[in-house]
Amino acid sequence: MPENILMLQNAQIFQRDNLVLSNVNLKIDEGEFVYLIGKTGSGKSSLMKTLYGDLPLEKGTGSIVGFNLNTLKEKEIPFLRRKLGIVFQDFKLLNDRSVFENLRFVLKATGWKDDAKMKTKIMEVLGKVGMETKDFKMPFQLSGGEQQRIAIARALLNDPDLILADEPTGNLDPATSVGVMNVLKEIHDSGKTILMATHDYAIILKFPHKTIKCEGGELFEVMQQRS
Ligand SMILES: Nc1ncnc2c1ncn2[C@@H]1O[C@H](COP(=O)(O)OP(=O)(O)OP(=O)(O)O)[C@@H](O)[C@H]1O
Repeated sequence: MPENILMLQNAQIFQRDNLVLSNVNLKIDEGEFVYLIGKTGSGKSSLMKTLYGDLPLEKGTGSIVGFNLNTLKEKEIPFLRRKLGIVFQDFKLLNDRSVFENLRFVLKATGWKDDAKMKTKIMEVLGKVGMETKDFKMPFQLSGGEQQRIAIARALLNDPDLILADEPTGNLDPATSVGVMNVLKEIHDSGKTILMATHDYAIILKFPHKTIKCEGGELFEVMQQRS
């Protein structure tokens, strides 16, 4: 029986005092891959931010990877984020250190201490995204697609229960986007649950999954296809 990873019921998503989405009902089970689509400004990022604790859930009920979004305290947010792998459009790598050091930085910040174990974990996640030979490179020595693979590797470091990807192909050309999607496909095939915001319809056609649309301040499921 798949476990419920994410649940929002009658939720309202706000940016300060502005109501961005209302009547949000969304359930994601373990192992699903779900797209969140919608025009610019329709609320995709605001919904994602609510899910990773960057915006409070003020109306409705919500839970994610075992955390109650209604009662989430500031000090719990780092623990929530350890169970989430978050990938952004603009990669957000630290440009002053190598790929290896970018990943080690996250492990150390999340409590890892043993150097040998950190090295093994870093090489394992780099292997998952096909970047095991790039560990010594600086981010600016990598292409956009390579940087996004590193960002995906970083998201995998703490074995997350759910990956939230906000426009992960938004800065990439079509061929590079397909390469990054193949990486996400492999990660999904290995059992991970993924929620990905995108407005790249070519990608959705090539990699079909359940798709939820933000439109007119509400969410709708637009198609249900087997992946
Ligand atoms: N920091 C903020 N403060 C106030 N309003 C905001 C803020 N960020 C976004 N908004 C507003 O919230 C609404 C939803 O924006 P959001 O960024 O969630 O949309 P989006 O669907 O992710 O768009 P895009 O595809 O361009 O990223 C928009 O009307 C936007 O102007």
